[in-house]
Amino acid sequence: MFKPSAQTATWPLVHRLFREAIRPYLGRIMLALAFMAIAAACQGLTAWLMEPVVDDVFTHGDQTKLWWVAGAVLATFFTKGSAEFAQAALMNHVGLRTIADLQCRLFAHLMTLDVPFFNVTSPGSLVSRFMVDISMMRQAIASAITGIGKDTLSVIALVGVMFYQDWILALASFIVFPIAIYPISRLGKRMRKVTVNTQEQLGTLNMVLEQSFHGNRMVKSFAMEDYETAKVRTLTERIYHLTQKAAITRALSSPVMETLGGVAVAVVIIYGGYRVISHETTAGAFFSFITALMMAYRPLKALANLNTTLQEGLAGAQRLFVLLDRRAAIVEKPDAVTLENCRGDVAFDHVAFHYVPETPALENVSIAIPQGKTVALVGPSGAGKTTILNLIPRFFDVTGGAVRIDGHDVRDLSFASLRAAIAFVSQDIVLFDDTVRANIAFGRPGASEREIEDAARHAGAFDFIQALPEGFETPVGQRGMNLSGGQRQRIAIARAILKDAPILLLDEATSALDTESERHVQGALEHLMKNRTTVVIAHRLSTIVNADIIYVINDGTIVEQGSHRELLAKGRYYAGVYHQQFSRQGESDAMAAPITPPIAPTS
Ligand SMILES: Nc1ncnc2c1ncn2[C@@H]1O[C@H](COP(=O)(O)OP(=O)(O)OP(=O)(O)O)[C@@H](O)[C@H]1O
Repeated sequence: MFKPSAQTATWPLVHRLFREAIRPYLGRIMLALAFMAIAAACQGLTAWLMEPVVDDVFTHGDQTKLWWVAGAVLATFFTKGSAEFAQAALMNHVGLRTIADLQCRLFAHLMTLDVPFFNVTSPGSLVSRFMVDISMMRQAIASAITGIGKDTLSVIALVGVMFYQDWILALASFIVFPIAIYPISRLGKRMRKVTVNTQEQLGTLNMVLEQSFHGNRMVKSFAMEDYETAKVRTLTERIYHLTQKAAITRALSSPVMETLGGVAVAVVIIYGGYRVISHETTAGAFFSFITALMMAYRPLKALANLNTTLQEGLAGAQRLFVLLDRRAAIVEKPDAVTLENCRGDVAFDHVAFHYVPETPALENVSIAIPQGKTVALVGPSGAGKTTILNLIPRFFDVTGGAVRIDGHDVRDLSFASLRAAIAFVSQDIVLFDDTVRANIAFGRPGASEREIEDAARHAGAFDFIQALPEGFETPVGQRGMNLSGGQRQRIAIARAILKDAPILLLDEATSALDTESERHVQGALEHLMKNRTTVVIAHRLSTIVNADIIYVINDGTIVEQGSHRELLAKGRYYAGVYHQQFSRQGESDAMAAPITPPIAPTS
């Protein structure tokens, strides 16, 4: 799990948010601000109009003014409503576009990150960046701009009216507001802390939910429903407390602002009332003043709340930027070579590798696989077979020596050309929740109908696909759950056949398939391996026997190599495994039986 960095200062975050998310929409924002200015001016006008209402209409009984003022009020309200509509439409557009841009940018960036990153980052926490953090940012961006624009402009207009009517009174009433700044900023800081915690917990909840749903069969078979429920309950409780704390923090700005507002109005009534009584000002001017003050109160309160909303959004931005700043360790060189017309010669040249420093996973591994040949890797669990496979497409980078394809160090090649030359069929088949056709065509989106069907035919999958309710258009379900294990494997093989890459990496499935499925899969694999350089983690004896060269791996090193016959003749580890597991079985059984060699002692 990665943690947000220390990049927490408000202004750098706001600045970056502006630069990266808001600036492209500056034109629309300026337009929205113009509408906000119109709306704000209308507010000021409304307050100002109270003076002629009271002084001319009520006090002096001027009937003409009555119609004139009523008309002006109507026009002011209409203009204000229209301007508010225009600014809301524009700001919504900006907010929604920013969120869509950020989501796309984040996804595209995540796609550039490497396998080690995805190994340590839970999908749930990544999903919560898209759903929770970005939507909080949208809210913050929209409220910040509207707040800063509309509310600030309204306050300026109304305060202008107040100063116009009675500047001494205006000064007196505004003395109280700076006092509000300290508690409000304290609340904002607290809000940000609570929000960061809440978002982290939401990420964990996402992860737990995903794992429980995904591993639902496991949960059921181990009767762990209560355990999982308790885990989710603890998390939701934690989130409840944090959200509650956030709501209270947000609401706390109300009593602060209400009290200060009350103080301001009371001061104005006492001092202003005294001035009207002593004829230093008119009742109309006083009424206009107090209307402006009351009207200014709402935008002022919104501005006070704005800090908390802004802090929530900044918490989201902070987490998002940490992710956007994350750089893959495995990157393409700026002058990467494009691998053209790949022959498929693969070589490991004294390769060393570790996942964790000081704990070597591979040491001094040298393997040569000439074009079109098949190399089988056998060895006990944890020996390093999958690690060897993962180094070829650069899912990880070697820590010593080199992996070469057609003589090029894989680190010198462009990702696109390197990975285009490799087809990978892993043990845990990944099917997407889409149709059979889309799953086969994954990796070659432009493939023709004919090519897809041929691939399915060669993978021994055509007949069962045709028998599915909607044939090639049948949805495979979540992770291919609508298909059997053998069917999933054949779809994955068809996908690799369609890709038609010169190098095939194959992690043979150990899951027990029935003999019928096994035969189908076996046939499909044989077709797939034909004329390709194949590196296979072999579990079936037939694969091993037919391999051009077998490498026995143990503890991250090659302990034996040679053909099946040569290794049998040597009479060492491989021969021991073979005799232990297969010699007692008839050859036909043995061809399909999985091979799981015991740990071979390194001499
Ligand atoms: N992502 C990882 N982080 C840390 N260590 C790892 C990681 N993946 C594998 N290892 C360790 O590296 C060693 C080799 O693992 P690898 O998966 O290559 O073995 P394997 O021979 O393919 O085993 P199996 O036949 O069980 O799949 C093991 O000790 C394993 O614990």
